[in-house]
Amino acid sequence: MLILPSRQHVRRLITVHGHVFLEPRGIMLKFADLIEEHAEVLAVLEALDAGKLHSWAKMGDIPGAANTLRYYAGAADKIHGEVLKMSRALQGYTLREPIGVVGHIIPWNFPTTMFFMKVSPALAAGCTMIVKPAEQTPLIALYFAHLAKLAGVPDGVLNVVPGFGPTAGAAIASHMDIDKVSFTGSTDVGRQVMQAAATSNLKPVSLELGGKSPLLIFDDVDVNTAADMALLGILFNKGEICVASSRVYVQEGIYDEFEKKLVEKAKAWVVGDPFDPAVRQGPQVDKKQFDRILSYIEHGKREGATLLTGGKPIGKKGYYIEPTIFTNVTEDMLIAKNEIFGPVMALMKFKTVEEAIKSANNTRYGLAAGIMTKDLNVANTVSRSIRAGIIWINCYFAFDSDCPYGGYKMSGFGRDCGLESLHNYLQVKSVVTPIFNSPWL
Ligand SMILES: NC(=O)C1=CN([C@@H]2O[C@H](COP(=O)(O)OP(=O)(O)OC[C@H]3O[C@@H](n4cnc5c(N)ncnc54)[C@H](OP(=O)(O)O)[C@@H]3O)[C@@H](O)[C@H]2O)C=CC1
Ligand SMILES: CCCCCC/C=C/C(=O)O
Repeated sequence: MLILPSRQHVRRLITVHGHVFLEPRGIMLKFADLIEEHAEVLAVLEALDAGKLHSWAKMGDIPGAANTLRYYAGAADKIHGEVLKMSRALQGYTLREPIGVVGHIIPWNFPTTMFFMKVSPALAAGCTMIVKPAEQTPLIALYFAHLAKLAGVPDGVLNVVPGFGPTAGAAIASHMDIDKVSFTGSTDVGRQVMQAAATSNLKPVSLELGGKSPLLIFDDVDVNTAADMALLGILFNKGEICVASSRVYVQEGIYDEFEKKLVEKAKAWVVGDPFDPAVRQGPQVDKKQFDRILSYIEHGKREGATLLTGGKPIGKKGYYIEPTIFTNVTEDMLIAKNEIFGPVMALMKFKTVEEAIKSANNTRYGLAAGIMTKDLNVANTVSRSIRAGIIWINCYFAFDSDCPYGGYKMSGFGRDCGLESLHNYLQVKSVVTPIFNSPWL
């Protein structure tokens, strides 16, 4: 049985239990400082649990978590409603209240980043919460629970409940006393979470699901830079990232040169021990994911795509896979349609801007897209024509705490990051009173 935290909210808990009088802001800032103090052990846990690069965890994920907490700490004491211009003799205003008890169900690919993308705005909003980490990566979430306690987060406010998806995760989604679920993971499980929410207490859900994001490279760009960007877009975090640029479309004028450079660079990409600073790609998270990626590679070969490089596991121990690039891919092939979540790129060619837009949108997903061009008109037209939650122009993975991201179409709905994400954890109450003899109406 899932034991729920009290329904009281952070601010109230602090007052009720007579803890040191701090608003969430102060606690969150302290939490951020503690994360930085514990950066080394956290980076080690991230690498051990998820196979992520230790260097990147220490440089990216861990300081990023502290930044996210600080960003939302800054918002925590600025949440307010509006005074309404009522049309009759009524005084009206809105309150933005915490939504209540939140269930965060998070995946294994960004155990730290995802934890704080969800927990920070919910804390700022004044919610209590349960976090269910993925079974592959529970360690760091437990360590964060420990740091939360040291930071002064009152007992019952931030609860980490490791467990399997079909039991612990499903219990959160269907629980009658959980007021909201925020989920990141596969589209299939997202659908189950939404169904469970609908058939229990109709709790609102936000879903950040899969992707098959296109990167469109126009022929006015520097080919070397474009090849670097395309490779990073698919190989960062071993391709285990929802916004990976897994479909790369290159304009015909530079296609041949681009392909040559891309393959050279992919062959030089260093795969191996995530604790070795020279390594750029560690092992896939587990055997299930490793097998799944290899089976997509076999599919690609059977479907008739041309394997330019990679395609095999590396070594006999661990779940390492070569950076893999397919060309002569057609849009009906599974490797062009399905999220592989691994270091496997589908490389395709296009002629015109219109064709590029059509191909980019030819997917059931809509999480992210990249555009590389020097032409402002092309950048503007294409960015407005693609149905995706975030568009990166001449950059990729340009995440920021202030920049909302999330899905169109089957990539889900609701936004993580930015002030936008606070709306996931707040609800609006209108308060109306009659007014008499007011000179102002
Ligand atoms: N958008 C993204 O960032 C992610 C996308 N994916 C995609 O999903 C594929 C499969 O990965 P997988 O790990 O199976 O992803 P899942 O969607 O199964 O897992 C994500 C989270 O949901 C939990 N979960 C699983 N089943 C249920 C359920 N019935 N009710 C509630 N929660 C549940 C998981 O718990 P548990 O760990 O116990 O299974 C985990 O915490 C990947 O290859 C990738 O394509 C995966 C992860 C992240
Ligand atoms: C470089 C920052 C990484 C942000 C990770 C966001 C990942 C989302 C996902 O895979 O769901």
